[in-house]
Amino acid sequence: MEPLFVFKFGGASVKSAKAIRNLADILLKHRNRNLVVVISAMAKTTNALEDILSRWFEGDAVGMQERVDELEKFHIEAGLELVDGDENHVLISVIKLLLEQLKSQLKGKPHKSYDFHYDQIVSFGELLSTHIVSYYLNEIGISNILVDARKCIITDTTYRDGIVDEETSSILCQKEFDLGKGNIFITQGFIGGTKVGTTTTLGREGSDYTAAILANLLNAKDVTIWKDVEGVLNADPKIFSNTQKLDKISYQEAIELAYSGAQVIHPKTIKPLQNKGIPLYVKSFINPDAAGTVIINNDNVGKLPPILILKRNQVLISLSPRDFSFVIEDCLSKIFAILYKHRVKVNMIHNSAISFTVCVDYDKIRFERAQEELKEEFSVRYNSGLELLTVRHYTHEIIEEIAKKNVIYLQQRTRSTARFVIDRL
Ligand SMILES: Nc1ncnc2c1ncn2[C@@H]1O[C@H](COP(=O)(O)OP(=O)(O)O)[C@@H](O)[C@H]1O
Ligand SMILES: N[C@@H](CC(=O)OP(=O)(O)O)C(=O)O
Repeated sequence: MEPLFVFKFGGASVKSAKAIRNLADILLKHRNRNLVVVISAMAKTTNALEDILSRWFEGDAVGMQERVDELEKFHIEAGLELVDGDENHVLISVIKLLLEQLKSQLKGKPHKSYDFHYDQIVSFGELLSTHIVSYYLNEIGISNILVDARKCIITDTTYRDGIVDEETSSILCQKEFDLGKGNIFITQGFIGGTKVGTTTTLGREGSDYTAAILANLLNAKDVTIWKDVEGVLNADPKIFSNTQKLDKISYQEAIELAYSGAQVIHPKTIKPLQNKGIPLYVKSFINPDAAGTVIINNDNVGKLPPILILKRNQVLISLSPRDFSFVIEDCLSKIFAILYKHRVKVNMIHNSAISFTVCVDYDKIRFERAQEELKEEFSVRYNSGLELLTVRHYTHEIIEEIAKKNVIYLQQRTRSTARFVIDRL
């Protein structure tokens, strides 16, 4: 049996008709391979859909309609550019049909939880992009099969953070990605479905994770995620200057980077690959022939330079029991149960005798819900708008520099990693 490869194209690589043409050029070079191609929503679409959803919940019908119109215009214009302005092309009808489905979901008032509606609405980003790419590729002679991820990436009902049922998904994926039917498959990243047919999502930026899950379930030879950077760098080039590309890193290092917030890889991506020893390539869709970075099962990848990861939008919460009791195990387990229940993502913790400090990602809805419940037993204080800076393989010069340029709220150091919750001066 010929090997199978998984490609993942993120929002930046499908951000416009021009970008989709570039994606097609890359696929053209690999068209004889068995390929599963995972695609995210066109750039900024997920944010736009989140905005539409918020307005729907707030009852801002006018604002919501304006945003829906913008989304419609954006996708139809991109579609038209790909089919030489042919308004009657099936590609345009398909976009219109999906947009009608989206609009019908937004009729009336929300009747279920925010998280449930989030997944039903926000998933349209990936549905639109994959239909556009699939129909366009067929149009230019790259025949492909469009697989609906909702039918084979089966999750539980944790809306916005679906947990994948690997056993059921494995059986369904073998069926959907049937190499007897064709060799190029297009599918959505980020989205899945429950056993009862409702749509779920796997967490923001979850398309990398979809690619990894599919690679694991289908025993792929390797995975390539195509980015607007030349590979994994030692810092985000949008924030830091003089970055350098890392040619090769271990799964362990990649997990540390992703977990600390390096946007280039989603934190859940590595485990499914590591479990089966599947290499992950991070390559540039702008310069597709360049080597990129390979992430492999190897602890011996040589000495790495200092790697900086900045995670924005952090809240540092300080909790003290209202009865002044010590912060010990039962109290800690209560705190974590509440944070877990509301899916608040914890990044760093620190405790003293009577207070517990936790640095978390700020998500308005989740944070407010958790705060409300925490207040029943704890006095809660917090600082928002902070940043979490992680330095892997740090040097003393770097640490001094950070101390000079920032107010440090909390810091922790191990032999390989230093972490700071900061506010920039
Ligand atoms: N260590 C890093 N190496 C490379 N890129 C990084 C790193 N940390 C953050 N990034 C950012 O990740 C971006 C690519 O990831 P992302 O925006 O999620 O891509 P996509 O949505 O297209 O998959 C880059 O444009 C870069 O700004
Ligand atoms: N579209 C989703 C999923 C995703 O992974 O996107 P990207 O590959 O562009 O990071 C998001 O923006 O969260």
